[in-house]
Amino acid sequence: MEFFKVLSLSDVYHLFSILQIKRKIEKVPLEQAVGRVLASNVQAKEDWPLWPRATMDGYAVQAKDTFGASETNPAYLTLSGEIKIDEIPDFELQSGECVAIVTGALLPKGADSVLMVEYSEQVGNLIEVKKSLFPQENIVLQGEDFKKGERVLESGQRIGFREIGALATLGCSEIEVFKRIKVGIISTGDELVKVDTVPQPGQVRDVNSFTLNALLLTQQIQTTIYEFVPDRKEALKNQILTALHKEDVVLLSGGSSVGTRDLTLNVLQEIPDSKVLFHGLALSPGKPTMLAKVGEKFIFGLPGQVTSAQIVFLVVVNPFLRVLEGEKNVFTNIWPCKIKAVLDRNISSKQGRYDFVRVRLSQREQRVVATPILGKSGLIKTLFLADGLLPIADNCEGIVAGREVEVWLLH
Ligand SMILES: Nc1nc2c(c(=O)[nH]1)N[C@H]1C(S)=C(S)[C@@H](COP(=O)(O)OP(=O)(O)OC[C@H]3O[C@@H](n4cnc5c(N)ncnc54)[C@H](O)[C@@H]3O)O[C@H]1N2
Ligand code: MOO
Repeated sequence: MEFFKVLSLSDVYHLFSILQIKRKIEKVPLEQAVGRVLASNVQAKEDWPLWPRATMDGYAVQAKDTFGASETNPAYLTLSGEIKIDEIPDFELQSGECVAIVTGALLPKGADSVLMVEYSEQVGNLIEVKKSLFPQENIVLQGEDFKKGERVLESGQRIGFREIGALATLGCSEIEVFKRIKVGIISTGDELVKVDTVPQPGQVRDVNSFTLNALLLTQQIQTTIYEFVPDRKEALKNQILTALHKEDVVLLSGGSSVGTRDLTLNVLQEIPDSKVLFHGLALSPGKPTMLAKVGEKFIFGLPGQVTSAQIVFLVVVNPFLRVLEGEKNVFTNIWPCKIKAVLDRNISSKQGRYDFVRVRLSQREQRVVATPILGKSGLIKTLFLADGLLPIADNCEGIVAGREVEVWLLH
């Protein structure tokens, strides 16, 4: 069998970004919208705030009446009233006057700033002003958060706690989001045994079902772990068909390379209506990775090696799932948390493939230092002991000790 015609990581990201995907939309209550992807733009139906508001307790004033005022040279204003938090002021403040106001209360017409109570003294019905204010000091303006008609959030944005705050401010109690996807996990291999089994020589506990499930659950994706299957074509095909029935995406692991018992490619090609989109990536670890489309559903074949399967999930499957869920700009923000560090030993890398080196981070004097954890992709500990991934681009032959690098944080 001929080995894969490998795709580069940038080719695969491009492929993901041009896939035609039919997505379903649903409405969810605001409190359940976190983590979801917006399916429509959100516009402000009104200015927010609706009216200028005080941001400090004190006195609403005209700033020009306070110009030049100080502790030693105070200005004096006549106290002409009080505005409560839920009151609409129905008067206009005149020059030489002030009114008592609380944080959040509406500013009367004529006032343009708020003197903090700490810089004042009440003397009869006069207020001694001990500070010069500038216009708009200690107030928020009408529409300072959002202007009526402004597009505040865009379809394709992932909703986090900050977006929830904006949606609540805008009065959106029901949010249009893309439907979440469902992902099934199938491990393959004659050598696999259940986690609670004592393996005999030649056997290994099924680890990938659990790491992939954990990775998906951290993204709040609904998962099903299917029973692992032996290296038999019919068994694998049946399990895939069962999973495809229910899931949007199926993650297979093992059997994706080119050995005699590596059946995944063959089985995927035999599934009715399936189209293999790629087989093989210029990626290490993770070269024997493949993707097939069956109607509107997708099947990933991931390498069996425990570390490879997790890294392929992080750098390939997860960006794909984000695209599938309708998220925009995935490829300009593949990894949210990065840190600069200094590499403490040389690392070589093969030109023409992307390497993801596992690194440990430590603090030495004022610098963060990245130490590569070398080891094979079949060992769980290279990832387990790592604090981050150091990507080495496919046009690079390695990095010398002492260079500053960017590490993708794993926690
Ligand atoms: N002639 C070549 N052979 C291999 C190449 C190559 O380029 N040419 N690539 C190697 C690379 S890189 C990887 S990665 C592996 C991946 O192979 P498969 O996806 O076919 O995986 P398996 O052979 O089924 O398993 C590999 C290894 O991982 C263990 N494994 C599998 N599934 C699980 C699981 N669910 N939990 C724990 N461990 C699992 C399995 O026992 C094997 O030890 O191919 C190389 N070969
Ligand atoms: O994909 Mo393999 O993962 O390089 O060991």
